[in-house]
Amino acid sequence: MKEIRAFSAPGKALLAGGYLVLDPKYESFVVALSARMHAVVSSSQIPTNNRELIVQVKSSQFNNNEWNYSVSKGQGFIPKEKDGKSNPFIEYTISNVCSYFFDIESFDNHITIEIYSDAEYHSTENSTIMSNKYKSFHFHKKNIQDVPKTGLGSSAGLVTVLTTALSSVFLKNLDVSDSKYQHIIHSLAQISHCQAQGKIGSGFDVAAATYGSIIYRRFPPEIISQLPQLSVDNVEKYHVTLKDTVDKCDWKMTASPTNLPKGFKLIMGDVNTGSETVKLVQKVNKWYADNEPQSLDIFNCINENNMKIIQLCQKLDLLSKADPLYYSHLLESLHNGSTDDFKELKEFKVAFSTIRKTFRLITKESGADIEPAIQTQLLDNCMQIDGVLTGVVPGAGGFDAISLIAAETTDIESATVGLETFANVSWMKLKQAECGIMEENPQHYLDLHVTN
Ligand SMILES: Nc1ncnc2c1ncn2[C@@H]1O[C@H](COP(=O)(O)OP(=O)(O)OP(=O)(O)O)[C@@H](O)[C@H]1O
Ligand SMILES: C[C@@](O)(CCOP(=O)(O)O)CC(=O)O
Repeated sequence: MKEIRAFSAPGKALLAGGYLVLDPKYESFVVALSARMHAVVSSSQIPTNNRELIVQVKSSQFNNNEWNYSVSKGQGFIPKEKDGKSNPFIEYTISNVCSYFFDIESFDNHITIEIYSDAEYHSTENSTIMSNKYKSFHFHKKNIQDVPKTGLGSSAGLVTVLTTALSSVFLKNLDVSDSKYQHIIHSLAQISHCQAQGKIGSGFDVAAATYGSIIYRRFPPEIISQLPQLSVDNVEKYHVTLKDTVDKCDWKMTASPTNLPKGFKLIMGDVNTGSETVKLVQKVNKWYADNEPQSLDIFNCINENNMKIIQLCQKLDLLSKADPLYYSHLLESLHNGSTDDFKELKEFKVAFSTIRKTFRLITKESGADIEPAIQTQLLDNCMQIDGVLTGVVPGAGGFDAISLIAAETTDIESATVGLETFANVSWMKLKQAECGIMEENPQHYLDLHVTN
């Protein structure tokens, strides 16, 4: 009998903690976003002579892209694509999930996974909308690698949701709301994502895809770098080390659930030019090494303000419950220009403006365009908009995007329509996600039809 299940995982914005999050000594503030990556998985058992798996991954939104893999222990769990096509994010995910679960006695060996990604992950130019009563997706004429990204972490979402979908074939009772399974999904997804990227980043994107909005402290990179290379000759060794890494190892990380305070929302503006994170990180690392110990003082100053933001979010949320009247005045102040009358809001703004000032200093000294002049101007203009409290360049910064924190009642579209100053920004239809990885109803992906 054919089993069908569906899952989805959110995108991310790193609001506080860019660069510092690469070091396990600092914590960061990651907001999970309502743009989600989805996987619908169906599986069945077909008769074979060996324990070979057939895994078909379809991403029909992108020029009907699909990858058809055969995977077996004999091939070292290295997937072989029928036509030699490659997608490292899919391949490393298949390898790790299969290697982790391969001692399970019986499992479905014919697996089909359909991937869907919400509109905000990619430029929607020249796309066709296909929808049903429940979902709506953009379909492109180009292959996945040729459609411009917006930087919401499509590969992290893909790897996390694919890890979950594949794991559900081996673990029929997989429950994504259970922390035991979340840990397995998170660990396998972090490992696969790092291997596919060819580097060990901080992993905040995979953590948000799994756990939702979080205060995040990264795992030590050695947890992943100590894994042997997966090859035909060391299948057993890889399996044992992988099992130990996922099941026994202390990842020494933090992913505590958090939220923007009640009555506030995150606004994301896509600036449509793009930056290269790897180059920015290299420049910042060089600047840091060349300027010690002052660079440490600068990072510590950013960190103090990051922590302040995390604490203020918690404080404001408590205040909304403890003193609703004061809190409603505080929210109103965002619309009547009196935010400085509320010390929590004043401190919030000061923390962000100090971080921005410090990022501008690093920009000047390192040559890494974290907050380039054009973004400074844009953010300063945004802060004049009715309802907007503050703003920042998220993640690595650069020319990609801006994030604003504003009253829930802010109508950014109307406030900026037709204004030359905001001509280069497209406001993304996004809000904070309600949760990390979640189970979806597979019926909700059926009968998608053209609607534009
Ligand atoms: N819907 C999808 N279907 C298949 N593969 C996908 C899909 N979305 C992303 N990918 C894979 O992820 C790759 C993009 O990953 P990359 O890490 O470069 O971008 P990103 O995660 O969106 O960016 P950022 O980390 O800056 O937010 C694509 O080239 C493709 O291999
Ligand atoms: C610079 C860095 O700290 C953040 C990159 O964030 P983003 O990809 O720009 O959202 C790198 C990382 O954390 O892996």
